Amino acid sequence: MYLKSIRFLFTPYRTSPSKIFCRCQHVQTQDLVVERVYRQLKLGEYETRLIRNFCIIAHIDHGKSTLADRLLEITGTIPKSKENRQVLDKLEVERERGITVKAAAASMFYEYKNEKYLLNLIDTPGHVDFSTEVARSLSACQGAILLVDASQGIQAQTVANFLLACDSFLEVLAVINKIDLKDAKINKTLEQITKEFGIPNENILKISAKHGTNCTSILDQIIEKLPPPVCDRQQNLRLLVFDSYYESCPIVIVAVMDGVIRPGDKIQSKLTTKTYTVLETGIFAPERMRAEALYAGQVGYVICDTKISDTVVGDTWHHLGIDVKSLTSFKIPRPMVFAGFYPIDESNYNQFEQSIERLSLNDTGVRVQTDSNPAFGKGFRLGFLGLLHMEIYSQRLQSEFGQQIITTIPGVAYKCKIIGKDNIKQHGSDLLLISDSMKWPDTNIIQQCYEPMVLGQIVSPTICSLPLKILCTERRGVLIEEYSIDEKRTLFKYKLPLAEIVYDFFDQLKQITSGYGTFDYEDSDYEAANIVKLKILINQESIDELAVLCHSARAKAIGQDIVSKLRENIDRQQYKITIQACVHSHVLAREIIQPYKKDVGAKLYGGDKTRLMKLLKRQEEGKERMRQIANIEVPRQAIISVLKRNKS
Ligand SMILES: Nc1nc2c(ncn2[C@@H]2O[C@H](COP(=O)(O)OP(=O)(O)OP(=O)(O)O)[C@@H](O)[C@H]2O)c(=O)[nH]1
Repeated sequence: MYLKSIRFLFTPYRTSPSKIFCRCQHVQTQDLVVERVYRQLKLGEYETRLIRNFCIIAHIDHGKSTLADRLLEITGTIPKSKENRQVLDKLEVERERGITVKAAAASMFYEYKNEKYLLNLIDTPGHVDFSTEVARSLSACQGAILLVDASQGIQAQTVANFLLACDSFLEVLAVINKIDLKDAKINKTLEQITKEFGIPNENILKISAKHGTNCTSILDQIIEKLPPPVCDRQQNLRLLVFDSYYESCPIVIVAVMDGVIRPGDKIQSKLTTKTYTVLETGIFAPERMRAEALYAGQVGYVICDTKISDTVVGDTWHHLGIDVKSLTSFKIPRPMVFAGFYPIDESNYNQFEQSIERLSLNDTGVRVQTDSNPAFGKGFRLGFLGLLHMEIYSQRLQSEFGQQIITTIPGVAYKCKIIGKDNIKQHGSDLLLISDSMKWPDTNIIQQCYEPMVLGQIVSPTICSLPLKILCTERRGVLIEEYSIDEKRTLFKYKLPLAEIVYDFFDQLKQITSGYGTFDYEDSDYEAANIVKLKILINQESIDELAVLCHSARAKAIGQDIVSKLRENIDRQQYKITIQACVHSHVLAREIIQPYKKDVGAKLYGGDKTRLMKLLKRQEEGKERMRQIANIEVPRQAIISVLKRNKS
């Protein structure tokens, strides 16, 4: 045996070795034949009564990932070490920013009252922009641990996540975390949880995830208080596809609702009717670990001969030829914020497209549509759940896929009711959903426009109420409700136009409340609004890609911002340049660049012809990067300066 070349594919399994059998396989790797040892689990002996599927939910930074570390350590899934810091936050962007953006599953084995349990934990993100991750995770669980930071008490996302868990009929275990902090207000937090969620005091655990205090009792409570999955292994196979990612092939994360799935099985998608062969099944512990099968009630992964585009999150998979009823899927929220994404180097489009496809497999909250733009060429118009979501997506595209990208100003999708039989026929409907200004119809056929609204919930120190109300009024918000949570904090409910919060609303809120304010919002349908198309003209010719859709009240300020940016970025040329921002025929902002003829040969003496030719050639090359608008050369950089995300 080639002992030196044995490679362990997975992290060693730290519970009973009796559950492991090893299988050897020869694999050709470049010129080397190495022996791979697969550790393969047998999960069949974990009857459904011995399984608990639960997630940890909380407001941002209340300690979900830290608690997950402790639970993984106590169960021996990972070795105990001071180095264990949010081990389930595996993405580079999560490590860099210290926030969870992807739900991550991990299976643990835990002995309680002489029986071995299989606990499947899903760590979820806290930020509202990743609520799809939470909603999806809940669909695979029967219980949830609701974590509340003892120094901060209940926050906006605590309430939102509690309601989500209740809507999914999950049993909720309330836990107060960070009791070690000097400013921990344990009794007050207990009171809040009881008052807000109706959970009795004696049922609320008090822990320090950082130091491990009382964390073992959480595991006992999970077994005692959370229900096992209700499913049937004798029934026909039904799998809920609840996540996927790409790692040299698509890895599909599933919850087995009924039956058993094994490598070699032929399965079919209920949604696409496509069929596949199962190549591998397994669990995350927390790395991928093969299992000889996955049984009803268990959460794990499946590798099939699928293509990336085949996996639809929310789909039901079943054995080929054995039809079953679709599982109730979870609701994927509609995107709120849209932006154009283009490769900096247009010749890199194919690779860019592949990266978008792979990343979107792992981010079901994003909506993808191909797009093209006169300045940037081919690209995509992407829909996100919020600004942080968009920021994280573009960072992942750059760090995980090495893509150099240009993103445009984020905007929202407006609805537009149009008139005229022919127009309706041409557009295919009388109510258009438009996020791209280039697709905005002619004003004379628009009957009414509508803008997306949100119901915002702000928890703020009471002392900051006045500036907060001024901010919301400036953003066209309408106060719905206001009440004090305790003597120091007030909760405000505002109806706000989504377009008014996509730029910097949250930053302003943080500034006003010195970081103590929290904001959470939910979609609140559309309302009639005076939406206009703000056109940008250079010497009377419109630059289509710079047109902006906005509320008429904001058009002037946005117009002024854009024309002054263009003014800064366009050099003087042979002709006078007039830059205008207009709505219909009304000019709202104007800048003028006076003419100047650049003579590249001016500094040359005598007959240095070669040098002159070189300079002319360089100037010619420069022109290739220009965009010709009304005989004026507009550098690509000028257009990028406007299109790049900037506060207006
Ligand atoms: N003092 C103290 N700090 C804690 C405790 N639990 C977590 N923390 C700290 O709180 C911060 C946030 O912890 P995380 O585990 O990343 O919080 P999270 O809820 O997973 O964060 P998101 O997933 O981004 O919402 C980290 O700096 C932790 O070290 C605790 O019990 N005591």
